[in-house]
Amino acid sequence: MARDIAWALANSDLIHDRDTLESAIARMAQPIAADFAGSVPVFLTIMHGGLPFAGRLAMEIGALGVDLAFDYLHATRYRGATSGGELTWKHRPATPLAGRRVLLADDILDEGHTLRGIVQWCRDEGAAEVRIAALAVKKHDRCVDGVCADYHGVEVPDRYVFGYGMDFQEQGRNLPAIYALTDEALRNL
Ligand SMILES: O=P(O)(O)OC[C@H]1O[C@H](OP(=O)(O)OP(=O)(O)O)[C@H](O)[C@@H]1O
Ligand SMILES: Nc1nc2[nH]cnc2c(=O)[nH]1
Repeated sequence: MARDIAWALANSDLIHDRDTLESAIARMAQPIAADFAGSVPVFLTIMHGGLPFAGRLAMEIGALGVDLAFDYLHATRYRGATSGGELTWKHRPATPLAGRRVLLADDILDEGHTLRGIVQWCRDEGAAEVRIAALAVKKHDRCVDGVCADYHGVEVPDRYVFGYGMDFQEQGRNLPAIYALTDEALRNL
């Protein structure tokens, strides 16, 4: 059988439904709006996975009266695969970051290599402050030292997850929920 998104859904568990995720995003916006009140942070969406989350989060923050300067970047170390490799930059933001407060929006903090590389790059560009908003944080003890989400929505189990921005072999990013592949399906890929 083809290992397509229908196969992945048939071999996965629903972890967080749409209402849970969208309520979590609305909750996250509150401390973010409080922390950034009176400033206009550079709001960097981390493509591709961060796109649905970032759009929703930006609207929730806007509803609380905080303006955002939009830009985006694309750095990937999975490239459609289920385990990570070297971090590859595909697009860097055009907005000068020197002296700016930066808020990064990504779908998942897993082992932290991606966000560590991105945070370091923003600091090297002279950002005054770099904060991380991640929709999901994976529960394990393999995260690299010094990387944690300043704001996070939900926790996910230590399994391969997809939906709400996250892909299964570049499919399923627009599923409005988060699913986890069974460990057996992951072994059979
Ligand atoms: O914490 P880590 O173990 O480094 O993994 C987290 C990163 O992995 C995913 O990106 P991916 O490389 O799959 O790129 P994509 O968003 O384009 O799918 C996700 O969007 C995070 O950026
Ligand atoms: N789709 C997806 N991307 C990831 N990047 C890091 N961990 C994961 C994961 O579990 N699923």
